[in-house]
Amino acid sequence: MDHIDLKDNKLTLVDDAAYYIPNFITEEQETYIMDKVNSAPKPKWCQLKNRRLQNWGGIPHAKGLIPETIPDWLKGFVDRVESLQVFPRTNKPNHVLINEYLSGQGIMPHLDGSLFFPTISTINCGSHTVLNFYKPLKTDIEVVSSEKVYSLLLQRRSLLILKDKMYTEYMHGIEEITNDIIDDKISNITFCGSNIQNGISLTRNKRISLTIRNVPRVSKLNFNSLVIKK
Ligand SMILES: O=C(O)CCC(=O)C(=O)O
Ligand SMILES: [Fe+2]
Repeated sequence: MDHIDLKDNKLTLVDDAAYYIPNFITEEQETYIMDKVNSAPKPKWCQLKNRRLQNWGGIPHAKGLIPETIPDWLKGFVDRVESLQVFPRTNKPNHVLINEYLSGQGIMPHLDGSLFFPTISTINCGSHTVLNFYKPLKTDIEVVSSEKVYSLLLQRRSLLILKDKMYTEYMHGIEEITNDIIDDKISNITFCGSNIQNGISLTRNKRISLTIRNVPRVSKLNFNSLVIKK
């Protein structure tokens, strides 16, 4: 893909700020990513109740990230996202979380929180999904419930960028369903191409997402340079 002007990809129907770039990667790159993810060694996977994940670049902790080198096959995609300049120079992406969802799997509404710099970029592979945004209803003591306010259709090969209030204020989540009915509540529908029309139903397949972001707190310990002395 040639030069991307983010201004052209800013979503105007949601709060600040979200950017959606269809076909950010090619079909060949999508297959390449999925092959690499699928062939990762078994211990690289972390199995959760309703999805599997891989951490690349280290595991984020409150005390800091113990950095691990991001392998070249993945670093190329991190560099391409970095070149869009959505991350400040002081907070370049240094971590990739890979999530795998089978059809019908999802993720509960949540905030990504303070471990990360408040900008995330997600490359979508294998299947579309619908990412919902919820406005937390806060009382003085707790978050009581949340109301769905936006939905975005994330197509295969697209890139999504969320920052500012879309990161800090709105929770995001994916419903545990196998089909998505597209309606005019999808805030990025005008970016999705002429096949995506009001009323159609899209069946989910296995989806792999790459969430590329910055963990500001990095420990001086470098996992790759830890040497076990005999
Ligand atoms: O798969 C996605 O696009 C969302 C993943 C996510 O929200 C997370 O891992 O925190
Ligand atoms: Fe998240």
